[in-house]
Amino acid sequence: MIRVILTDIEGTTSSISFVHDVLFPYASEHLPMYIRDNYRIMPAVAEQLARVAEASGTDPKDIDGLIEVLQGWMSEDRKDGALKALQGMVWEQGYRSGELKGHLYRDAADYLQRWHDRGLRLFVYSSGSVKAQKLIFGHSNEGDFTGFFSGYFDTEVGGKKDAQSYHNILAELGVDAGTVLFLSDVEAELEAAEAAGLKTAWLVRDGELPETGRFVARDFAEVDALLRKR
Ligand SMILES: CSCCC(=O)C(=O)COP(=O)(O)O
Ligand SMILES: [Mg+2]
Repeated sequence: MIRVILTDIEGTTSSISFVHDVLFPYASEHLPMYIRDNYRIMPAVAEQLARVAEASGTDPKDIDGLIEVLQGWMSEDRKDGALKALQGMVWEQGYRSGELKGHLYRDAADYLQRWHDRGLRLFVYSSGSVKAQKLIFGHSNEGDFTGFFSGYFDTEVGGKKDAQSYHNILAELGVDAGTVLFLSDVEAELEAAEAAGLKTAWLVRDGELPETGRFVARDFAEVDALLRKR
């Protein structure tokens, strides 16, 4: 029986276009000035820049070079923990000023609330940092959803296409794999979760439905139909 829902964000609870056409351009525009203004006064910024320097082989004192590395990583949509942490800090400014509003599909908002009220425990697993996850759900077009979630996981537990990450999440939650339903729009993530024993549902919000043996849902109402059968 499913007792825990673990959900992805981009392409699952929220549109890919919101992430790629709103969040990423906002980060790309504001990150350079944010870093220049804060790397001397915010240890959290300096710490993430040190990780970028180490991963890229850039001189840690070369701030322009590090910004260039980060812009390159953003254009290739690299799921790097330091980049994601810095993006989250920049987005915080946009959400707080009201310039950004997180996108949540209506059906996702509806069923997240229903599942929470039915006693299911809800968790997020996204490549976006935990800070960024709390921001998108806390400042969404459907209101503040942070009260519905019991916890958040980002790539600090490992990459989403790596089965070990799901084992790490299970260990933190202290639950059996078969009681967890993982929702994602990316098949490789579902395969990794299944390898760790989790149940999965593949969200395919647009386009043709794939021919596959796994459970496919157009929206969260179809996921709910699956939950009621299991
Ligand atoms: C937390 S919103 C920003 C999402 C993000 O930065 C990203 O790379 C999308 O990752 P996901 O694992 O949700 O597909
Ligand atoms: Mg996704």
